[in-house]
Amino acid sequence: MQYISGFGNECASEDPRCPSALPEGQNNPQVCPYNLYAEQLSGSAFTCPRSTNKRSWLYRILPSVSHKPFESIDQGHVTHNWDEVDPDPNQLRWKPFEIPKVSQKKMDFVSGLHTLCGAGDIRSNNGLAIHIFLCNTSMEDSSSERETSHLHGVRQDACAAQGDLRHSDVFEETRGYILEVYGVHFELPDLGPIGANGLANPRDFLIPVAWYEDRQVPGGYTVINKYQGKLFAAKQNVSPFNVVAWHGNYTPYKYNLENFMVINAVAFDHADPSIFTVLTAKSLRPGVAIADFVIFPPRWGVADKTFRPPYYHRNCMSEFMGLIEGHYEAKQSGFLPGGGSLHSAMTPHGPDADCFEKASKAKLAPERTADGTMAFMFESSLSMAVTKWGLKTSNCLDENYYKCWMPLKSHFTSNSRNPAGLN
Ligand SMILES: O=C(O)Cc1cc(O)ccc1O
Ligand SMILES: [Fe+2]
Repeated sequence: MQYISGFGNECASEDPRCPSALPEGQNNPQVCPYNLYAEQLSGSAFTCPRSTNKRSWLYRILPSVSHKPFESIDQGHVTHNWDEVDPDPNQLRWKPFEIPKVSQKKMDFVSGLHTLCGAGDIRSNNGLAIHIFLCNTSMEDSSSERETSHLHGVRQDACAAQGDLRHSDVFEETRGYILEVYGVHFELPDLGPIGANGLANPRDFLIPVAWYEDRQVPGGYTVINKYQGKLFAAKQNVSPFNVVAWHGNYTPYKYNLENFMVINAVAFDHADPSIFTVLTAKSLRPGVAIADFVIFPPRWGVADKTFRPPYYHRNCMSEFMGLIEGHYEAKQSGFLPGGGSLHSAMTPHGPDADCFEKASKAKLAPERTADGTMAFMFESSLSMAVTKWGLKTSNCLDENYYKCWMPLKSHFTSNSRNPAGLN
């Protein structure tokens, strides 16, 4: 599999089986090279400023419109109804979401989608949804695979599928987290005084090159479409992966989280987790995100005279956290790979009692934090609601989560400011 490197670039790609498939000097020749159809895919309004304008030109064997009508299909556990259950202001945590055994229930990428929480309105393009996918079988002749090319993601790859592209299949037993933002695109965060380099570097984002198949599908190829939050399917006679060449800046991409250049406090105090932002989907309010994608990668902890784990806090933003592997620094147990937690707007949270006791007494030598761990957070300015699947059907809600803070005890010494003799 081949990729072009760079974030948000204007790229051009041709399947090597059809050299010079891209028209020269224009987008719409009367007849395209190789008799292909030209199709523009617009990811922004035509009139968006150049810096935010996104579109690609696809040169394909048949245009996307060559399909029979879409019909509604079983919605499974996909929803965008944020009123399924009453609001719950508690700290929520989920045990690892279980992937069903293929012998019990076949689940592909679409039937394996489970909406966990979200907020906002899909029709007005303002909001987000967090889905968990749990699958044990591939989609075969139905797509969601990548329409223009192969994008191959493994364990620590964050993959971005643009909403309007036919996208990704999943093979074998797979579990993952999906952050869907309505109506906005992810950007690299501004770096301010950090300078021109650091955090997620643009060249580590990889865009798959053009690849096509010219394949008739006897029984019809099923294209599944998530439209206004609901699932629909349509049949077509040919594989939709028939884009021979494309150019533009509206593409899928992937990013290996291990490439993140971590910045952290090297003198004292605990910096806010915004220093770990990989990508941000901005709202119209300056500095306020529909969703930030933040990671907590392995790094050195060196801060002097500091309580090094995350501080206790209440946040007007909502924090969904997941764990890809390892142990999260604020909770050595209970928060497990493949599980999740939600601390929605203003829900108090922080290190569990065990972590507080240990970190308050720890000798502050330089220490590796989170080796072998990759935790992440989807942080949103919207107050997220949980679905019925999340609260009940999944059977993964950890009813005992609150107990991790119950042993916290008062250490208040009203008659002595510094009993431990610390500076
Ligand atoms: O709640 C969490 O664990 C995420 C988090 C981590 C951190 O280092 C500071 C603030 C914060 O919300
Ligand atoms: Fe937090």
